Amino acid sequence: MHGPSAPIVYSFESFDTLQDSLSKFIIRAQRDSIEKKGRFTVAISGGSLPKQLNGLIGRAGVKWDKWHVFYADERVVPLDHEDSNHKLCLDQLFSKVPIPQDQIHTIDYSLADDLENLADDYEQQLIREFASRDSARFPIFDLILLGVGPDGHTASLFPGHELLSEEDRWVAYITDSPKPPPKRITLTYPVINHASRVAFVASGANKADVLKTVLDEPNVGLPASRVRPITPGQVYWFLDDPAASQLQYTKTPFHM
Ligand SMILES: O=C1O[C@H](COP(=O)(O)O)[C@@H](O)[C@H](O)[C@H]1O
Repeated sequence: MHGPSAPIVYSFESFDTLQDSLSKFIIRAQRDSIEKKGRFTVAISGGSLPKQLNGLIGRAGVKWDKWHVFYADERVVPLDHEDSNHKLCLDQLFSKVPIPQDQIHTIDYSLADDLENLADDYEQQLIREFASRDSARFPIFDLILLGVGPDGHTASLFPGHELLSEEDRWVAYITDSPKPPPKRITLTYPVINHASRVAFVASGANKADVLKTVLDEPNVGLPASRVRPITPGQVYWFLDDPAASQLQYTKTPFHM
């Protein structure tokens, strides 16, 4: 048995080159997945990430009708609320591309009074998508796109939180997020770490310090450092130069 592969880190000189390279990477992942399985399963984060994805709009080779989209985490607010990760993705991308609506999996906000039920419902949506196709204990996403907060959180997995040791559930909820809003659901580590590919995206000098800790000092154990997909899964980092400016970690030239 091999341990997880080391993260592959790319750094780009501008937002535009980062966005262009990320688009090529996603299209390659999509093509490979469709060739193998006829579909592309992807989990997307909120925050600054959706804006990076609008580089995909109008690109040749994107088969939007094959995309099956889940959220890596979601805030428990109405789907049209400014804090909703779904609304962010809808505004930045989904309202501009032809992904069939029933292939974009949102939380059922009508269950918001009972977060356990709401998280279960989201887990059931995943089970319907994956369980009959992959016999594995956990779903195998083709791609999970993550961000990282200044405290090292990723998805809604926050430093020191008990959810960091969740080993069973696919989707869990929290009511005490240190970053508002407090009520959220999130994919758990077992799901994230079973993905074929996980790509983090981070830009701007305000991410430089946390990236240094996450990548150069993984033993500190920040939530983003704990994303280490099991072989043959691989984790990639798409950074811009200001975000990567403090890193000792070896960067890999991007070719695609
Ligand atoms: O609260 C959240 O924050 C993280 C990081 O956001 P960013 O704006 O610093 O990129 C995000 O990935 C997550 O989806 C979101 O719910």
